[in-house]
Amino acid sequence: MSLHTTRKLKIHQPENFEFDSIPDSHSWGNLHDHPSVEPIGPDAIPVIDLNDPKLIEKIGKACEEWGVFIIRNHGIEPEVLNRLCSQMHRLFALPAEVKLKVAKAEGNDVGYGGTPVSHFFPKFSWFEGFAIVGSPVDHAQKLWPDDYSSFCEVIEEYNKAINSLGCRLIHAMLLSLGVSEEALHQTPLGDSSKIKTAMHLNSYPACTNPDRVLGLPPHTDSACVAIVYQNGVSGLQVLRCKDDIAPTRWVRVPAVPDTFVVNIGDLMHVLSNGRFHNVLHRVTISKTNRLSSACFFGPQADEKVGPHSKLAGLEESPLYRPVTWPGLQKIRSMLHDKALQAIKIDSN
Ligand SMILES: C=C1C[C@]23C[C@H]1CC[C@H]2[C@@]12CCC[C@@](C)(C(=O)O1)[C@H]2[C@@H]3C(=O)O
Ligand SMILES: O=C(O)CCC(=O)C(=O)O
Ligand SMILES: [Fe+2]
Repeated sequence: MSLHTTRKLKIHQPENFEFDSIPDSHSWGNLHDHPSVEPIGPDAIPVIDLNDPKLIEKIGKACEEWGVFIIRNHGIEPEVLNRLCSQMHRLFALPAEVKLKVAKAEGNDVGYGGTPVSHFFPKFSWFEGFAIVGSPVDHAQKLWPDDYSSFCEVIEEYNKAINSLGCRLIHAMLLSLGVSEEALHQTPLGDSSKIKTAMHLNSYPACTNPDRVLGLPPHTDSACVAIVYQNGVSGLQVLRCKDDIAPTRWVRVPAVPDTFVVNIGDLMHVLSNGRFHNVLHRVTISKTNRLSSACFFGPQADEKVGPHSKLAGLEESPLYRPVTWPGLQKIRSMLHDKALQAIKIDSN
């Protein structure tokens, strides 16, 4: 594979260099801008049991104070996740030239490659990804001409399960904001058929010198909500801003068996009129290979999301102008982390 291709995709390709030596292109100099801390004491990331009688209240608090939380008792069978993991292994173990048959085309978000956010950073990510929206059948046929159906079946099974979980979480968040059950069904996120899902399968190869490389650079997700499954190996860190307890720090998100991590994205911050925290996060690398999946949930492409009228009414004025999900992604592709400022009402 040409270096040009990997450079364009901005992904890690181990066969391009010796595993032990980190090329300058992948060596980050500023990874310790803030200290990395363990999730203990006041930095313990909230863990929420979805069967908790106080679920709505707890979710609202976690979204406001953290923008990230861990969920247990989510109802997705471990076998579904095991099947997903074996297909992820199978996918990333393919030779680079096979994976490149389904490389993301310019301006297209599906297929194999890097992430849009990496283009704002001078260094490469220690990462390769595969993005799925809708059915992956066309890509799977190119990857495994003789046996593509098992991949598609597993993805479909996971998609169904994660979709209803995403829908449940979004509902709980809206209820916690004071939106009534009735009003909820009129929002662009009201039922699972209205919610759009994008699935990202991520692979972070092991590295003998993990302190100098980065899996994914710091970013917020543009979606309303992201549900991340980390397969037993941690790596995800969330930024906790300076408070009474400590200066700004990166808090490790533990990989607790049988749980998912839920992140609040930009659109939920907008919808909640700034109440919910769109958490900045990044992925670090370790000496162990790591696989994760991130599912992003948002409205259909033509639906605008603005501060909910329940929140931005007579007493509180709306902080943001409504945007569609693709509209926000476009602004982010130009303005990176200044995108929300650009749709802020008082700044214009
Ligand atoms: C549906 C999505 C969500 C995307 C864009 C598109 C496909 C790729 C997703 C991610 C995944 C990695 C972080 C992020 C910030 C990135 O660069 O690519 C995400 C981005 C977003 O949250 O906007
Ligand atoms: O791999 C992870 O834990 C998180 C991935 C992530 O943040 C993303 O795909 O947006
Ligand atoms: Fe993310």
